[in-house]
Amino acid sequence: MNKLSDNARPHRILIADDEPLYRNTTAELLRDEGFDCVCVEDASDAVEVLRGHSFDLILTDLNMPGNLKLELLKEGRTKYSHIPMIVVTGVPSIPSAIESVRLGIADYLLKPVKFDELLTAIERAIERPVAASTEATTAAKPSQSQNRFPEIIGQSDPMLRLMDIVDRVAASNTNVLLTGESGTGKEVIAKVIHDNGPRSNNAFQVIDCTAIPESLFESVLFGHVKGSFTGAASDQQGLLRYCDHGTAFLDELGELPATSQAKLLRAVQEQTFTPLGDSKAVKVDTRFICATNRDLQAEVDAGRFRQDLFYRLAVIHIELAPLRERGDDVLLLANHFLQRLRPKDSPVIGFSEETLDCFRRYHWPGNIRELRNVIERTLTLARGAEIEVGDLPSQLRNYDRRSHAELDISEISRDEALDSADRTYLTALLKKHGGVIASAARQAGLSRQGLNKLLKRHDINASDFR
Ligand SMILES: Nc1ncnc2c1ncn2[C@@H]1O[C@H](COP(=O)(O)OP(=O)(O)OP(=O)(O)O)[C@@H](O)[C@H]1O
Repeated sequence: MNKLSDNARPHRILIADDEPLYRNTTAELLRDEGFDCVCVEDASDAVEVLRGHSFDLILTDLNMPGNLKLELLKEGRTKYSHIPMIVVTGVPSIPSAIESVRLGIADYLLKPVKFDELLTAIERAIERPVAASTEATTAAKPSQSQNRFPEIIGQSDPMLRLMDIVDRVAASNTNVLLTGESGTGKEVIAKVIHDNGPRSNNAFQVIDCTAIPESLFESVLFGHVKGSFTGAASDQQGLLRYCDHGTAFLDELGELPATSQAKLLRAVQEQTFTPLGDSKAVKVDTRFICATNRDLQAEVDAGRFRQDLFYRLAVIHIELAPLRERGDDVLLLANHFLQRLRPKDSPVIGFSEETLDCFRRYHWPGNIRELRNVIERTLTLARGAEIEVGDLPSQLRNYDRRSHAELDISEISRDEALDSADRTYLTALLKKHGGVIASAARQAGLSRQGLNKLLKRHDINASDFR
């Protein structure tokens, strides 16, 4: 794992938990992994510490003393929206799970959490870029005059075709399935469809299927009535109620376990659901837009995804092209991110021709998210007015198209051939595991440290695949 934050200090984690044993053990284990940890025992201390220090992640229980409970979550999300937050709780409470998902927490884990799983969640949350809240707007934006949707940067053929479809689909109420590699903009497109349709005045609710534990899926989505199970102290509305007359965006749909797929089917098919413990069904009017980077048809063929649910959700199926197939859009996007992310006092105003060529040639396995990361990182290092090839991360500098196409093995040394094979393998591995080191290392039969070392040697960034 890359344990260094952007300004080259160890990633700092705030652990807020009232159980001393859990708090201290977790901190100790995370310190062994190279993290810097600060521990507090209640929510008010957490809020206090947050005011005075910068953190890369908040790891919190929600059942702590201090009467704040969800306040930490709320204040954390509003004032410190750039810090990802993971909720780890020993008492799975449906209201807090619902509120957590609504407020966009990175993960919701139930104690006891296996340390490996916790590390995976931390890795995913820390490395996933959070939208910068204060973005420089000094320089002019690229021209988007022909663009009907200013949020979507792109003028390549695939993007013009996509905008045509979005235009038509937005006006309808049809369910939509968005597929495409990670980082191709599925969430961006889902939001544009919602914002440009008849439901735009109502909620667009992101529901990350990987953030809801399987055992809580029904309660989180459909709600429950008082007394329906131990701990259900009052009636609680589920997430689907929040998107009545609006849009439910089910992200990472391909990860939904079979039991949850069955429960979702009725809600999608009949637009009704029954809260846990209730006898009356609730009628809703919800549009479903779903996204996955899996090949969902292949998942159906393999019996891992329900065919009936697939047909209900994929009424319109939109496949997003990877960035490498969008021609010069990569240059428009690079310029867009440069303008948005450059600090006011940065000397950088553009890119050299060689850099633009390099952007055109590179295969961008992490797509637009990777491009954004590259620009963000490069901006902090570049010293001249133009970003030069030498300022770029080495995976771009050294990228050779041939190594991904028709590499002529006989022309290179054995070491170079092995190196190239290693790089191809690591890229494919990270792509498959969405950049999560722990699971990638498991598949490769390597320790996390071993995999990290290899990635470092090849200058490959796991975060570009998340
Ligand atoms: N066409 C676009 N124009 C401008 N920015 C874009 C575009 N597409 C994507 N982005 C930006 O790229 C990043 C990744 O986009 P997004 O999260 O929508 O991808 P995704 O396909 O949903 O990824 P994942 O599958 O990993 O969830 C975001 O910062 C988003 O704002």
